[in-house]
Amino acid sequence: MFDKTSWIRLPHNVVVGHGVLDQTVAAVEDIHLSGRPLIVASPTPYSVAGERVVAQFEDADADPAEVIVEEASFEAVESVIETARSVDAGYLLGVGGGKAIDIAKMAADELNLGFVSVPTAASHDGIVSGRGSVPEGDTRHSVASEPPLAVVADTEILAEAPWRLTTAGCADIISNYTAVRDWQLAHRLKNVEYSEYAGELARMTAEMLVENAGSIKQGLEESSWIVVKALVSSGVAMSIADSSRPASGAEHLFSHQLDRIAPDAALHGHQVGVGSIMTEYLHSGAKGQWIDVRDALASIGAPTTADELGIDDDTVLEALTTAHEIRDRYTILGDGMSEAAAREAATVTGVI
Ligand SMILES: NC(=O)C1=CN([C@@H]2O[C@H](COP(=O)(O)OP(=O)(O)OC[C@H]3O[C@@H](n4cnc5c(N)ncnc54)[C@H](O)[C@@H]3O)[C@@H](O)[C@H]2O)C=CC1
Ligand SMILES: O=C(CO)COP(=O)(O)O
Ligand SMILES: [Zn+2]
Repeated sequence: MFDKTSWIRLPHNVVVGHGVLDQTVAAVEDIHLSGRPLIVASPTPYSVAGERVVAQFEDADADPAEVIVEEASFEAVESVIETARSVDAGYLLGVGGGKAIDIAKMAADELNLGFVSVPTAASHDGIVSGRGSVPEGDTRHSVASEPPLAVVADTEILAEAPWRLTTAGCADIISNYTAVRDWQLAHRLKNVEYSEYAGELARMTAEMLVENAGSIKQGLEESSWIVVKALVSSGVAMSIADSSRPASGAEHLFSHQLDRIAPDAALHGHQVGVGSIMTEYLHSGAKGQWIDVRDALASIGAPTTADELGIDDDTVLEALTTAHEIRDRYTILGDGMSEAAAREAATVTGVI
């Protein structure tokens, strides 16, 4: 008997373009969100966009409340939940990079309230996804969360953000190549459920970004447009899969482990990009496509070496050899790499 079921939860409104921040209230009214909005932002994004969002809701007599968050942690999610309860929030808006958006998303899920995503950087593909990702102790939790009901991505703001944030977003997309390979491997070896649609969408998104790499240039607002569209597409792939599998494989395990060993050394996207070079080597060998991954990253100006990430060789080796421990997700790392094999992979690919 056929007994499969699936829920694909996607945003109603994805508003992207020049100056669309000023349409935040309209995007919210269009989907009939009601009650008091709570704006959740980290400090810089608050001054870059949050203040304007608050002013817009004030002009609309919506009585907005606000809370500033610093780090992606369960404590931060808890404090947003408390604030939301104390101000009797009707829905939450996450304004910022991946961390502020994840915190607001997870708090909204816990509160059973609507969530709106207002990215100020094209730095990660959690903008649209129904996943929240925060570290806890020695592990990383990627939890099913309330996906955004609306997304407001103003390319003027994204283009004015530091360029490295945009190259990090590109690298997070390029890492889909290895993430999908890991997912397929887990399907073949461990019978993990695989979605052709989600896998193909994630892979095709990476391919289109690489094909457009020549148009992704600092100072061009069109670059932010290209990158944010790819980030949306990758987030949709995660929603279709109801898992971060289409966009997160061993390269993400490596990055999550770096976050523990060398906190704040580099951006998420940059770490997964370098991880991808090495895990592609593990998938396809010395003459394999790791060279294409490295060249794609280099062409948009994303880091390709440990030096460029600002970490030392031993940190790379420690992260590679322990990455498999961070969560129960089967990848090309299997049950762990030996130090000699990790050194070989990192050296052949020029990462160390
Ligand atoms: N939930 C999901 O599906 C996904 C979650 N993530 C998570 O997202 C996080 C990474 O996101 P990032 O954005 O790289 O880190 P982040 O949120 O820490 O932002 C990086 C820095 O950029 C600053 N920033 C943001 N917009 C700015 C602007 N317009 N001008 C100046 N500075 C600005 C922030 O204040 C912060 O200091 C990680 O925790 C990662 O696990 C990443 C991908 C997918
Ligand atoms: O970063 C992500 C996808 O790009 C989310 O994946 P995780 O589930 O590994 O946090
Ligand atoms: Zn990522």
